[in-house]
Amino acid sequence: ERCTSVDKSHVIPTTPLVIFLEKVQEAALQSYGHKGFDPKLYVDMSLKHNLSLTVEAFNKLSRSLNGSISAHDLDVFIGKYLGVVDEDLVYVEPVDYVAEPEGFLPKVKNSEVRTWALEVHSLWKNLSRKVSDKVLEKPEFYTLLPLKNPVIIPGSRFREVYYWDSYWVIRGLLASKMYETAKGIVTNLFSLIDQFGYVLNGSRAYYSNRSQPPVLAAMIVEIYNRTGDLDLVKGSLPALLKEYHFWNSGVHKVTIQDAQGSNHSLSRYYAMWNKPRPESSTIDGETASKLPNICGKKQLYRDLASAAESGWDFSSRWMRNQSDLTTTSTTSILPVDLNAFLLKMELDIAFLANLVGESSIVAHFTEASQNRQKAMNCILWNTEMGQWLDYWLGNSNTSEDIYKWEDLHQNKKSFASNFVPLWAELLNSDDITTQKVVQSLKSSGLIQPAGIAMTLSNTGQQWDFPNGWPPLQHIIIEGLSRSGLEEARALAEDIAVRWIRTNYVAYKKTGAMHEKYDVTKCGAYGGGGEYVPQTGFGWANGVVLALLEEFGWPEDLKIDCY
Ligand SMILES: OC[C@H]1O[C@H](O[C@H]2O[C@H](CO)[C@@H](O)[C@H](O)[C@H]2O)[C@H](O)[C@@H](O)[C@@H]1O
Repeated sequence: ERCTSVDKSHVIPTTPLVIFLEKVQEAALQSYGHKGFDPKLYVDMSLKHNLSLTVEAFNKLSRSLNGSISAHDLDVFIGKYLGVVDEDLVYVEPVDYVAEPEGFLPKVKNSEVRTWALEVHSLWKNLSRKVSDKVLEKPEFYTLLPLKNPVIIPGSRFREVYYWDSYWVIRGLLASKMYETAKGIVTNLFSLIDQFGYVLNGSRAYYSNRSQPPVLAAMIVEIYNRTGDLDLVKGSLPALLKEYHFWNSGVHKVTIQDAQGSNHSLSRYYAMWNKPRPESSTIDGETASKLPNICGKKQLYRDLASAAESGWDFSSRWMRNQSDLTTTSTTSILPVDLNAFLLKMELDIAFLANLVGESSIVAHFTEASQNRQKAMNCILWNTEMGQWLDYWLGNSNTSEDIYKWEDLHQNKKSFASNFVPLWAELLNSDDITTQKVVQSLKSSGLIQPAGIAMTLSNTGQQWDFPNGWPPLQHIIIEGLSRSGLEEARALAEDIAVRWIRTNYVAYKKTGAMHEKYDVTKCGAYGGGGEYVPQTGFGWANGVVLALLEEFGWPEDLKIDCY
């Protein structure tokens, strides 16, 4: 069957090792069954012998009539030929960790909260890793990518560095005064840009077909604000310029004509992949089996991987029919958050370039930010709702691939992402619009007893109601509090208190920090999606520490749920 050219092109091939481990993953599902099965475990395994010998041994395993290998035979094969996970990334004590850093969270006066914050701070030690020498010696035996400096992992099944998670990890490290660790993390990300042209979703070979929300420039700004390190700033610019190009060219770039006939450029998520995600290959295969033809399947695989690129995997936000994952159409959407992140990137690059006297870069990025601001206001802003809205791309009706704006194509549903432009300081000095956005957030239904819900649809997907995720809490809280409006700052503080409380109570109940929380109940962690809830957890820790640093906690404020 012939698919459109775009289905076939824009694919970055994966490695032979990943392809083989996907076969092991498939065999493991057949042999061990669905119960407790995590497909990612298999693509994180390493080789003990070279690949051809291993493949030969795997192909010789005896199979039953339906092609399955007995659980015993597979156990023996894995034990003999494959390395267990965690051998590739080994524990390392962070060089700048001290049990109680000087000047730690000065505004936290309540002793119970202070004790807990110090425990959260101590979790950096649990999550600190470095790439083992074995990976450096034989990279072809591992799916983990070599990185020079120590890393902080999110935790549990996420045994590698993640791109956008790293921003909130760094915010927490800065509150913990761990500047060297923070700098090491961004230097690692530069090396990925050097090699691939963009920061990968995560530091595994199977993540090389996509990125994640672009927040590297924001990391550099935060580190610079604390350390004044101009060498870091200077060294970051070539990487940031390369990353900027990635997001604003080729398949990521979309031209759209507004109602007045002016053309604008905005960006979308677009994974360079049209097969099942290797880390969830068996699951994607099952999802796509509901579709009748190969072209539809390829498009769905791309759209699922693109949802992973957005960081929102998965959500009704990307679906044409919210109860049907096969209708995920991420690449047909101009997302508010991606464009707000890119606007922030433009402003951040201009700020950084100014610090090191690169005036032509300053001029270029200041102009780019003005253009994007204009584009976002023409295409994504909705005055009646007081929100920016995701935009559904219809068919481009000109030969130059230019889409024509139509009011009906704005997605009128309220998502937490609709408020990300607050963080990009899009509203700087415009109090009337800020007020409108604050009212809109207040009446959106997204603010719940324990934080902000991602959407209002309860679909069972993990980026839907009733889940609230740490990055979006922080982005919206910080956006509100930096807007300069008294009412917005008060709302920011109110949400921060709810979020800190729920993290604290869940920690006391379960002994762990969680990747996501159920925002309808104070003290409850989140669920849904394709894997069991994870603990650890890099960005949850970072957000709590950053919020406690900003807002503090008075002596007499109760930390328990009401
Ligand atoms: O294995 C399934 C998916 O897992 C990751 O996504 C989730 O965890 C990440 C790490 O905390 C986080 O960045 C992301 O927002 C979460 O949805 C991974 O990033 C996906 O690519 C992967 O398919």
